[in-house]
Amino acid sequence: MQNETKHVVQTEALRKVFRVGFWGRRVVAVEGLSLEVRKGEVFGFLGPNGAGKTTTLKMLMGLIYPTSGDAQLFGHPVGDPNAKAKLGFLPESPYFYDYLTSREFLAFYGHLFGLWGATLNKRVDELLELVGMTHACDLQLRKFSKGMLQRVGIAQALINDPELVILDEPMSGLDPIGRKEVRDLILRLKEAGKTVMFSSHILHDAEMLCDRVAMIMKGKLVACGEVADLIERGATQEVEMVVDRLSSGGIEQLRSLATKVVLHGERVLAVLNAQRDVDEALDVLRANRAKLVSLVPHKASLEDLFVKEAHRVQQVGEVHV
Ligand SMILES: Nc1ncnc2c1ncn2[C@@H]1O[C@H](COP(=O)(O)OP(=O)(O)OP(=O)(O)O)[C@@H](O)[C@H]1O
Repeated sequence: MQNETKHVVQTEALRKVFRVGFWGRRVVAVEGLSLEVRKGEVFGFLGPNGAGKTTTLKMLMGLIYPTSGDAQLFGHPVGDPNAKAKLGFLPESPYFYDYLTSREFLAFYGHLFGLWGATLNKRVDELLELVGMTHACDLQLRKFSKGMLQRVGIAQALINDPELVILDEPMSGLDPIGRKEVRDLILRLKEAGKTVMFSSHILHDAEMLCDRVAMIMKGKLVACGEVADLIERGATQEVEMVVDRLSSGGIEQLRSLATKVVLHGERVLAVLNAQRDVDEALDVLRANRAKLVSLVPHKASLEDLFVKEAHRVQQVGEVHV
């Protein structure tokens, strides 16, 4: 697994089993997880609640130990000081010392990395600037909004100028403006040559940001690859047809062709699956002298694949890539 240049993160058959309760019931949080994060990419680690994202990231951070399997950062075992020195981390629920200002907070973390004096001050100023918090640098953190705190949290993760930044749910709980600010920040990190791995269940954000994504469900990898390829894989051939002035007989004919028909007064919305069904539906409209308002192919998104896989996992109870 030595591949310093290409793979910044590499896991092989990573597994984590928790023991819970008095009887030590086993909870398999992560199962057989093998994936790679490449240098310089923004990598989205996606999955529904309880899928095993935080557990995986904690294993990569060396905060908990895998039950079995292997994980390496920069070709070093997790926990190796050489890897840790190049690593920055934002946990899912970071703890902020309320009565510190953002400048003091960052200085505190800078001290932990051995930064002092003018070097530390310069680094803190740069980071406050990067996350757009210079104006609030002397404000106590208890007066910050969630979005401002998240930006300071990201600045904290960058204090040691890491090559790899791991962010656990960085957009969670933010309003659309806060989410955009964090997205822009992640893109700035990429531009600066950093590798960013972040977990999220907000697929839209991942779609806009990521070079590649991995999806996990019930602890197992269900998909991994470039965003465009995965969107293609999840794409349906659905077409949405909107029609006016269709007779009740025509509506019945449309029902037999469409996967879904919704009526809004005079207007009919039908979802059709195959090109053949679309052609037949158009024949129905012509025969009924109805008015076609629109015919729009469904725009595929990561959500389609997510929903497809979630369905499959539910039905099969087992997941395979
Ligand atoms: N310390 C723990 N002890 C016991 N079970 C745990 C522990 N941590 C996590 N789990 C269980 O492991 C599974 C995966 O949890 P994890 O927090 O990794 O999921 P997640 O994908 O990060 O979810 P979320 O998006 O809700 O944070 C869940 O079933 C969770 O209850």
